[in-house]
Amino acid sequence: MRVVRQLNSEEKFNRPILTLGTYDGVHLGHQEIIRSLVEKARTENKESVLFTFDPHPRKVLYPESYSVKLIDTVDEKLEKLKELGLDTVILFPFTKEFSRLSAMEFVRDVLVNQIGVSEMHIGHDHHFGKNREGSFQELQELGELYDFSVFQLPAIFLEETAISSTKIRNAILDGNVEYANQLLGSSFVLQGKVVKGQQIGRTIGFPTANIDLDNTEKIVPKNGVYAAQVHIGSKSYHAVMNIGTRPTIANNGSVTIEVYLFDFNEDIYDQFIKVEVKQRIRDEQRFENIEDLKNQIQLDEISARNYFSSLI
Ligand SMILES: Cc1cc2nc3c(=O)[nH]c(=O)nc-3n(C[C@H](O)[C@H](O)[C@H](O)COP(=O)(O)O)c2cc1C
Ligand SMILES: Nc1ncnc2c1ncn2[C@@H]1O[C@H](COP(=O)(O)OP(=O)(O)O)[C@@H](O)[C@H]1O
Repeated sequence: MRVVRQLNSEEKFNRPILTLGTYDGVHLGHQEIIRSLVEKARTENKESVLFTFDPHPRKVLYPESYSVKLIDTVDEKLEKLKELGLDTVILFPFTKEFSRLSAMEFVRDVLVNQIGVSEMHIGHDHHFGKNREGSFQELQELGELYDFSVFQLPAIFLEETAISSTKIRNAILDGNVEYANQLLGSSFVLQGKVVKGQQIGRTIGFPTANIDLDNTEKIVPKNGVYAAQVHIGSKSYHAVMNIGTRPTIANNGSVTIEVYLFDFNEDIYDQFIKVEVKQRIRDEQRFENIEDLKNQIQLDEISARNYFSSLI
């Protein structure tokens, strides 16, 4: 898969069939749209292209008031898109200046003149260009003018629910990761480097790998305890994760993300780990003493082990 970060005369496109959007999470609905686009492009010997922005438009337009929290980092998104067989992803550098282009100017200057779009597939509720003024009708008129066709795609449902990135983000913030994972069609992931904590974990029999998220835009599930699957290099472990302020032992209010891996005893400081968040177990609590905390973590381990054995 080709990743284009800057459009210039070196980057050539073969009659691209293009879709446009943030595609946060690359959920089941997104996957269906992309699969059909890829298939059509293959049949017609054209190039399948996904056009997205980096950084996220809201981050550029409202840097103070809006902290964008997304399901996937750009790298995570690219990995999922590659799996779906897209030929090309354009990560267009979004700027304030760019945001002032009208829908018409964007289509003409970028999609037609720089990319040579032959067909566009857009979501049922997609709007684009300055103030999100560009509608499907306008795009169709521009298509007639500049000779490309436009298809609007219906919303995709799982049971009764129209799948959307917003719904998934809300489920994650509510701790409902099982539902989020169902709509995503894969597990929500947190990844980063293992950093040193206060070194208390090992003294209570539960050493925990504290993760430093490498990305501040990543959405973090609601504080609490979760069953998790941890990947370190090519190895994978069942684990239990705590997200929160650790009120029993700390009072600085900062949130940590830490995992206790089952049947594991290695030094993994500075290693990069990937955590698939599977199921919420309970809220984080303040215990009277470390002994009570320890007893509860033992129960959490049992809950997480039960979750994993129920999958077999
Ligand atoms: C499964 C699990 C559940 C936890 N639950 C709580 C909790 O409910 N309340 C709390 O204050 N800390 C909780 N913790 C955090 C512990 O306080 C923390 O792991 C321990 O103090 C070690 O800290 P350290 O990594 O800085 O050494 C939990 C940790 C794990 C692994
Ligand atoms: N089963 C395990 N799960 C997580 N980390 C482990 C495990 N066994 C050993 N470790 C190592 O121990 C470290 C955590 O020990 P801990 O006393 O909790 O210190 P810290 O406060 O620095 O996290 C981890 O970062 C890792 O290198």
